[in-house]
Amino acid sequence: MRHAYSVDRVRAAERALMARVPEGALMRRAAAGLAVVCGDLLRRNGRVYGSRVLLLVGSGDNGGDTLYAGAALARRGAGVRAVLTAPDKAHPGGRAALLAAGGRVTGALGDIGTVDLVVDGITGIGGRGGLRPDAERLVREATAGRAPVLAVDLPSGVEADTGQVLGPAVRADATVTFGTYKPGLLIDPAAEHAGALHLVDIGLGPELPERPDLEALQYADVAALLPVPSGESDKYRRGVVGVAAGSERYPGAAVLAVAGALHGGAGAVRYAGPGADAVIARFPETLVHPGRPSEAGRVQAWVVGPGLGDSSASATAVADVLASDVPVLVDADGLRLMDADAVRARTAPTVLTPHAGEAAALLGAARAEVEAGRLGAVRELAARYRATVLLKGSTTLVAQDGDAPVRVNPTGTSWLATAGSGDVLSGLTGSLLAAGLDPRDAASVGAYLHGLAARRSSDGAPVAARDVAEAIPAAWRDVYA
Ligand SMILES: NC(=O)C1=CN([C@@H]2O[C@H](COP(=O)(O)OP(=O)(O)OC[C@H]3O[C@@H](n4cnc5c(N)ncnc54)[C@H](OP(=O)(O)O)[C@@H]3O)[C@@H](O)[C@H]2O)[C@@H](O)CC1
Ligand SMILES: [K+]
Repeated sequence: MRHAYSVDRVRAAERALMARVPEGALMRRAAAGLAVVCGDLLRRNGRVYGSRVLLLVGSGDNGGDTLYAGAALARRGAGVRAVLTAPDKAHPGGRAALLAAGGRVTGALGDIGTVDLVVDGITGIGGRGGLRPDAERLVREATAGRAPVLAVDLPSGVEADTGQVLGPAVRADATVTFGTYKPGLLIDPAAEHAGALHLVDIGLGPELPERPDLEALQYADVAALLPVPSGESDKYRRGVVGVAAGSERYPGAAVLAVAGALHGGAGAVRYAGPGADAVIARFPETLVHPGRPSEAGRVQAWVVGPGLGDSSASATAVADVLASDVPVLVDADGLRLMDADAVRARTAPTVLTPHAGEAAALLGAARAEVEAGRLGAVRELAARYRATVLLKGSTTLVAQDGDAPVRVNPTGTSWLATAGSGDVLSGLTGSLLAAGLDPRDAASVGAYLHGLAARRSSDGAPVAARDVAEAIPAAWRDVYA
């Protein structure tokens, strides 16, 4: 599991640790780790000795880390030049160390044509509100060449706590972060600025609270959560997932949701609605019922919403499913048709799976607002609807009403922005719910497998939703291996 902590909690942990270690030790550890990654990057295209490194140095400790790392590189024979955004405020110890190691400190950028590496140490967790105009100009000019850009702790200009990007910000090829990930490194749009992530251990771990603000499942976490049938399982014990999706106008949504559901670990899929013929033609293993969900037979979880359209029968299907006493996943048209009070009144879990546009409608906000502030939006939705909310997007987030950490999905791919892929995710996640996963696990495991399936079936080319569904077993095997 990858964990991320908010700035306040990082600072509190830092204070506790500082009280136990010699002065300056943390910055030395951070700088040493940073210098190692700088060295690795330089060696990729040559060597450290004789290379040219440009440091962009702000007025806080982020600049201090950068200056000390620059000193280490200068001692190894690199030509290191630091441009200070505020010469009178730059970290005095770091500045002295760089000069003593033979590095140079300048106010002007000079020639960047020969630079091999740009290190961004303008702001870290102390930065607010996008880069200021002077810093922005410096970054624009310094990163115009071909040299890779390495950000220190965070790309300067992004919001550490929310993943928002409120103004101009550094676009890095890689980021070296200290002690723990920060939410902004894992959530778009900020995460897109960070590039490859390197975490440097500075001994902060024992000082951090047990519960992070954000967590990202890794292979092993997902493998441990996958529902695997025991020797005594039969199809009913493995769980039956009900799918209420599709309409005369959109029968394909029913087929795709069922395709996802068939691969999610439930023992059987029951389909209720007007797409029964289309479903059975494609998937004869499905139990179909052409009428309302409440008359379709017993299930352990329902998926409702994909392709329902706007008919009165669709509204009935949503109300029917919400009145059941099993976990329910509501997606797409279901999110529009559902009665908010009925959702809040449910005693069994509810999972809502909006994309940014649907989330905006549920919150009464603009879509752009949701996209810019995804973490706040998903938390707000979970609290307002007393539900588990999976907010789809380039970094899919899962939040639960209460104080559990928000989960961020690391397997997304932009190829998933394709018609019908959400229907597959709904079916898959509903199937995991029926198999007995708790709603937060079902949603985050569903998103993980779905992203992996898309990557596998895409392999760099466009994919159709059907391909994603078909690749779920391969993704499952990947995780399990
Ligand atoms: N926590 C830890 O465990 C450890 C932390 N460590 C390191 O310390 C870093 C945090 O250092 P920090 O607190 O000094 O803040 P930092 O990010 O350098 O920036 C603050 C300065 O930037 C300025 N500034 C602000 N906004 C700006 C903007 N938009 N555009 C331009 N400038 C802006 C603002 O200046 P002022 O307002 O004074 O003009 C302010 O003084 C952390 O990220 C990590 O690298 C490690 O050494 C080891 C352990
Ligand atoms: K930085």
